[in-house]
Amino acid sequence: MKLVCVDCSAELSWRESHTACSCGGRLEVIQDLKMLDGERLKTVFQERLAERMSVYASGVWRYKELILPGVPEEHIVTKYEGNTGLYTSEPIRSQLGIRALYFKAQSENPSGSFKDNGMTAAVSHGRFLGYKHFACTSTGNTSSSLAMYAAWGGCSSQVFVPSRSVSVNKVLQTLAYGAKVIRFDGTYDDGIRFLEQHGEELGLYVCNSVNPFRIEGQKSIIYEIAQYLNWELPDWIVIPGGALSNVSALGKGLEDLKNLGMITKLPRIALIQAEGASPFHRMMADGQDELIPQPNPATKASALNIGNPPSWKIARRVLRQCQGITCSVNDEEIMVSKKMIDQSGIGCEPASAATLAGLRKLMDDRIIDKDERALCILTGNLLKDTDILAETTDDMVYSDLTIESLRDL
Ligand SMILES: Cc1ncc(COP(=O)(O)O)c(C=O)c1O
Ligand SMILES: N[C@@H](CCOP(=O)(O)O)C(=O)O
Repeated sequence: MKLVCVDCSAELSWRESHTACSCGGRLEVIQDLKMLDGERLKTVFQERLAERMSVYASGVWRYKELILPGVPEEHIVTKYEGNTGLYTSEPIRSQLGIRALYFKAQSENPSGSFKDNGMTAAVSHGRFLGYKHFACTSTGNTSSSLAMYAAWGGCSSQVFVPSRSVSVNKVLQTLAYGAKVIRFDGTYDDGIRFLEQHGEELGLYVCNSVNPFRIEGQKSIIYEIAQYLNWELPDWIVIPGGALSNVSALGKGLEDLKNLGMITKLPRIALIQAEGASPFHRMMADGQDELIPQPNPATKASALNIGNPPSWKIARRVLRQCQGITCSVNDEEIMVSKKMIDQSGIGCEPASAATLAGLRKLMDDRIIDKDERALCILTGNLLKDTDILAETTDDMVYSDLTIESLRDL
C-alpha cells in the first residue's frame, strides 16, 4: 500500500500522516490487490459476514484487507458502522415511473451520516500512528462523527465550525460527544485551508476528506451495495456533491471491484449539487479546466455549503471514467424531494434529498431513462436538522380528547 499524488505521481509512505503532496496535489491510496489470492478474497467477501462479535461485524472492517491491511486490530476504533439499509420505495418508484429505484440509507450509521464509514478508518489510522488529538472543520456531520469516534477511542477532538448556516442539532451532537468546538467567521472552505496549513503544527491528526484514509473507509459503501445486490449494480448511482468525498470514494471502490473481477461494468454516477453551492457542476457544465471557487455558498441544505471543494480533480477524473454527469437543483426542489423520502418512511436530511431531486430532473431532461435502474445514496439522518423540519412539516392539530371533536377531525 502506498500514497500517490494525483498531480505529480510522487509516492509517499502510508505510515505517515499526509493530506496533500508537497506540490499541492491530492493523495490517493494505492493498494496491492495482487496480494489477495482466491482464498483470501473469499475470506474478505464472504466468511467475515459470519463473524458478528469482532471488528469484522462492521460494514467497513468486514473488508479490512482492502481498507487498512497493515493496521493491527487493537488499533481499530469501530462502532459496527455500515450495515445500513438498502431500500426500495414502491410509491416513489411508481411516481417516477423508473424501472428500479433503491435508497442506500447511510443515515442509519451510528452518528447518523455516511461520514462514519470513513471516520472509523481515519481515526484508526491516526491511533495506529500514535496520535491522541484529532481535528476537522465541518458543517456538522464530519464533526459529529469525529467527536464520536475520538471519544470511543479514548482520544480528544477539536472541531472548527462556521459560526453561521450550520445545523444546531449537529453542533450539539458534536459537543455532546465531548469535542472542543471552535466557532469561526467564515465557511468550511476557510476552515479546511487553515487545518491543512496548521493542523500538523498543532499536533492534530486531520480527519476531513482530504485525508486519503477517510476515502479508503468510505469506499466500503459501494462494496456493501454491490454485495447486497449480488454484484449487479444499477445503471446509475446518484449522490449529493459538497466537498466531493463521496464521488472520490465511489470511484475508488468501483475501481477496486472491477480490478478484483467482482463487477464487469461500471455504473454511471450522477452528482447533484445545490444550486447555491455548485462550483463543481458549473465547471463541468461549462467545460472549464479549473474550478472557480464560490466565495459565499448558500443553500438550505447546509451540509452542502461548500464553495471550494478540495477534491475536485479526483471527482472530475472519476466522472470521466464512468461517463458520469453533474446537475444542480434548487432548494425548493430539494425540499419537495425530502418530503417524498421522509413520507416514504425512510427519511433524510436536506442534502441527501438532492439525490432524488436530481434524479427527477435528469429523468425530465431524458438523460436518465425510465428503463434504467437508479440508486440514491442518502447521506444524513432526518433528525440532523430539526430547524428545517420545523419550517417544512405540517402543523400539529389541537383537539380536545372528546369523541365529538375527533369525529369532526
Ligand atoms: C449529509 C451530507 N450529504 C452530502 C454531503 C456532501 O458530500 P461530499 O462532501 O462527499 O460531496 C455532506 C458533506 O459533505 C453531508 O454532510
Ligand atoms: N458536510 C461536511 C463538509 C465536508 O467535510 P469533509 O469531511 O468531506 O471534509 C461536514 O459534515 O462537515
